[in-house]
Formats: sequence, structure tokens, C-alpha cells
Amino acid sequence: MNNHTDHLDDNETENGYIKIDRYNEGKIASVAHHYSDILTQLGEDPSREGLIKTPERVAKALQYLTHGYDLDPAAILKGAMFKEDYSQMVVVKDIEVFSMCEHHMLPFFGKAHVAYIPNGHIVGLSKIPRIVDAFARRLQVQERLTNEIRDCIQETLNPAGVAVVIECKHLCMAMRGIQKQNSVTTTSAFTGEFAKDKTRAEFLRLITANLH
Ligand SMILES: Nc1nc2c(ncn2[C@@H]2O[C@H](COP(=O)(O)OP(=O)(O)OP(=O)(O)O)[C@@H](O)[C@H]2O)c(=O)[nH]1
Ligand SMILES: [Zn+2]
Repeated sequence: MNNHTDHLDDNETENGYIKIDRYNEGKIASVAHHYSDILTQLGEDPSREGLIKTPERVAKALQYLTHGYDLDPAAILKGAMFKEDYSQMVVVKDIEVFSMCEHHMLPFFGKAHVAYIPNGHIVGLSKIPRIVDAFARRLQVQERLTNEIRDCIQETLNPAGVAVVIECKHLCMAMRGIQKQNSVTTTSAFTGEFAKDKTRAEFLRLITANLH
């Protein structure tokens, strides 16, 4: 666990999960207070009807969008590891990603494709998207998000290899700045068997194939 758990009361974490509908009221009030000032700085009137609850809504939204700090991805994986004699590639593709760039605090979003080759243990399938979310719901850069997912699976499950490819659009490049609406950034990270051209090519074929 990292040291951001003061978002929450003790006992709210179990196997890396939190109840994200429970907010730390003190922190929400403090963030909301700052957002009221920000609205004023932007030339708005925070007391007008449509904006009265906006600072609180923004504070809650931000807490949700960063709730990954309160999750322990390794604990999530460990919660559903099963001994199994299966040593072929397991691929979970097209996992929706929503994250926020740490430079502008604007969203980046797209898809993650994750594979591993078991080495005695498999993991509950849903845990792969769960750890993608646990790392994505933080302030991120796409490269670190990619590496963190890879490292968590490698270190926790000790598979024969891990592969992660993420494709995202960054709103900081679309609605401001360079204003490129259609550019997509692809990042990748591999360990073990995926260093071999043949294994990596098989993974890339599987994530681009339209099998279903
Ligand atoms: N490598 C990487 N860069 C990112 C990511 N998200 C945003 N950025 C970039 O972070 C950089 C910050 O650059 P700066 O020059 O400090 O900020 P800026 O003046 O707002 O830059 P512009 O976006 O070019 O207007 C920009 O080039 C963004 O495109 C990411 O996930 N990975
Ligand atoms: Zn950005």
C-alpha cells in the first residue's frame, strides 16, 4: 500500500478493494473550498444556482478519478491466484482505460491489452482489468502506467512472461495545446518470453485479430 490511504477510514480496504462510494468528508470539503475559489478566479459566480454544488461535485469526481491510490494492485492479484497446469499465453484485450495525465490533469483514455504466460499459477481473469484500473485511476503518464501493470503482474504472479500494450488518446493533445484530435499514443512493455520475437508476434497477432 502507498501512503495515500488517508483518503479513507481504516478497515475500508480488504484485498486491495475499497468502497469508493464512501468519501472522506473532511477532504471533500477542503478540495471543494479550493474549487469555489477557482471558479471565482475563472470569472464565475460560485453562488449562482447551477454552480452551488459544483465544487463538491468536482471534489467527489476527483476523488473517484484518483481512487487508485487507495488500492493495492498486488493484493488484488493475490486474492485470486490459482495453481493450474496451463502454460499457454492468456490474453485479455480491449480493456477500457480511463486515466488522467499528471501534467494537465486532463483525461487520457483508450484500451489496454494484457497477456501473461502462466508458470504454475493462473489469476482470476477479472483481476487483470482490476489492476489496470487500480493504476489508471491515478495521475499518470502512459509509459509509467504501462510499466506498472507489467511489473505488478511479473512480481506477483511470477509468470514466464508478461506483455502490456496500451493505446490512448490524450485530451491535453486534442482540446488544447497541439490540438490533434485523432492521434493515438501506443506504449508497450514486455518481460520474459515476450522478449522473443515469435512470442511477441503471437501476442500482437492475437490483440489485432478479430476473433469474436
Ligand atoms: N510522455 C508522455 N507525455 C505526456 C503524457 N501526457 C501528457 N504528456 C505531455 O507532457 C508534456 C508537458 O510538456 P510541457 O511543455 O511542460 O507542457 P505544455 O506547455 O502544456 O505542452 P503542450 O501540450 O505542448 O502545450 C506535453 O508534451 C504533453 O503532451 C504521457 O502520458 N506521456
Ligand atoms: Zn497532459
